[in-house]
Amino acid sequence: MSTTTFTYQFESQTFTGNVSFPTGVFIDGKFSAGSKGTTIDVINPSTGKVVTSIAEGTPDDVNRAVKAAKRAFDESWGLKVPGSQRGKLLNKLADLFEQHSDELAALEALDNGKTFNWAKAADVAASIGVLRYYAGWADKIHGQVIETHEDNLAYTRHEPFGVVGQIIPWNFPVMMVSWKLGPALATGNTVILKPSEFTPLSALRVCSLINEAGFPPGVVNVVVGYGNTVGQAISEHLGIDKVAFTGSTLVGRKIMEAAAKSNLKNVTLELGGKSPNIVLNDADLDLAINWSVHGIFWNHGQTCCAGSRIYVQSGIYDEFLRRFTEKAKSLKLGDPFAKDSYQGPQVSQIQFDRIMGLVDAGKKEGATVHLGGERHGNEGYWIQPTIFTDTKPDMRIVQEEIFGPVAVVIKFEDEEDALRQANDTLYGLAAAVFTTNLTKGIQFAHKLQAGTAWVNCVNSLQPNVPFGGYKQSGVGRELGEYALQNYSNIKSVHVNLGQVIQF
Ligand SMILES: NC(=O)C1=CN([C@@H]2O[C@H](COP(=O)(O)OP(=O)(O)OC[C@H]3O[C@@H](n4cnc5c(N)ncnc54)[C@H](O)[C@@H]3O)[C@@H](O)[C@H]2O)C=CC1
Ligand code: BAL
Repeated sequence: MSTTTFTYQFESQTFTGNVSFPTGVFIDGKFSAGSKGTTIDVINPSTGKVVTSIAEGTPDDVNRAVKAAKRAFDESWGLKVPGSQRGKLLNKLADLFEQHSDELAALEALDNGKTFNWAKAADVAASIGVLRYYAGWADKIHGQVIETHEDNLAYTRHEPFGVVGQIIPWNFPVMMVSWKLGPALATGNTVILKPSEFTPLSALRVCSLINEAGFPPGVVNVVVGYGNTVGQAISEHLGIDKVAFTGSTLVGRKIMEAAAKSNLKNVTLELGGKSPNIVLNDADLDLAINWSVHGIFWNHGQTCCAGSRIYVQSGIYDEFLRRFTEKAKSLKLGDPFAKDSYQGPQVSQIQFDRIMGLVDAGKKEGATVHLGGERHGNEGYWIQPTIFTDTKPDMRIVQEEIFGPVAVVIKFEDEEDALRQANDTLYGLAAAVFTTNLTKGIQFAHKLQAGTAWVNCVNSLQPNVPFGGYKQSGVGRELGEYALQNYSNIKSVHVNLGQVIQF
């Protein structure tokens, strides 16, 4: 099979237009069929029907991509290219994202099922911000001169690793492209990116934008394929010096194991979460309810930092639950391309089954289904916004990441007890507290065991603020200046200015 072109006519309330771009494995600036000539079906989760088929990448394609990335690193990228030039290209890529933001948002809505409006306003807009942020860093990467003694000049250099592998999930397809490419390219690495097999369209569209921006061939290579083939090949490849992953804790563990068993490549992981959201008696209720609804139902609950465990203090519990439920009921489930839709379908049959399995577990374990708990509609992968009450701390729905529109609302009396329950999880990605007492809010933020603590908001992610997990939610930080460390090797240089060694 040779390179194919994906063509689709969108006609909807939010986007109308013809989108057409080449697909295939993208290696050395060119598209081609995968080495086996096989394909992967891309499904529209709103209907469960096939939208198109794209080339399936293979471990042989990963080998080819590594060769191209290594050559690009040695000849036309890395420290061969001034940071200002790397920044210029990243800015150009951001401009192209902006120019094509409708198209990128439409592709997200098509194969992920998120709404066009949110995809454009949040995912694509945030991606542009992240690319611009790292473009700004590209010529500001520097080490330190370290004073030792008069006869020694000691300094550090922040050097790129070389070829880095990046494996990303399906919940924020284009945003994860930007989180991964931004810091890796700013610091001078070349990349093999593996998008999720469920949501490859926006990443494949980005490949043409990479060429248009003027990145030398081989700097960015994109191989769509399955986790146990392409993902595994990246994790264990001897020619790859670092792997960055976003996805489940289960797969994060496998990646770390493969890295350890191969070349001990540097590993960063952004994994799952079961984030607590604590609402105190003195909270501004309107604010707390709106943010809490957004915290769990935005992106259909498929957010690693979703506020899925909502702890509400007894004095406001009844009113919170009543108004939280009303708000959840008012969320419009519908066509991701409709103007007023808030929630679309879950991404895949697998995720639908996984979420409904956990909902059933909640029912069987004796929790009360306060709202929802059933599928929505007759086709595709839609699930009603669901609220459980009367839970117990050891129930699966309280402990496990559901990654769907399912909240557990838990009453508490005592603040110390809320804190203890909030921290009673193997995860530590994010946590939130709602209170009008800012001193108390900050005290909670300091005691919550999470990489991000929000006071009076949730899901706030900024390009210049680091994000990542405590405990089994991850290793390393993305975003902000800290993410540059994920992609830099630090070299210490000592220059002897006259010290003589005597024997
Ligand atoms: N932290 C986050 O943002 C995400 C968390 N998840 C969690 O993971 C659960 C399962 O979702 P999945 O799609 O199965 O996530 P996953 O962790 O399997 O998939 C994420 C990426 O890893 C790749 N992958 C899978 N197996 C691999 C392997 N052995 N080696 C290397 N790469 C591999 C996949 O192809 C995909 O590109 C969700 O229900 C959710 O709880 C899923 C996606 C994103
Ligand atoms: N994985 C990055 C953002 C999120 O899922 O919340």
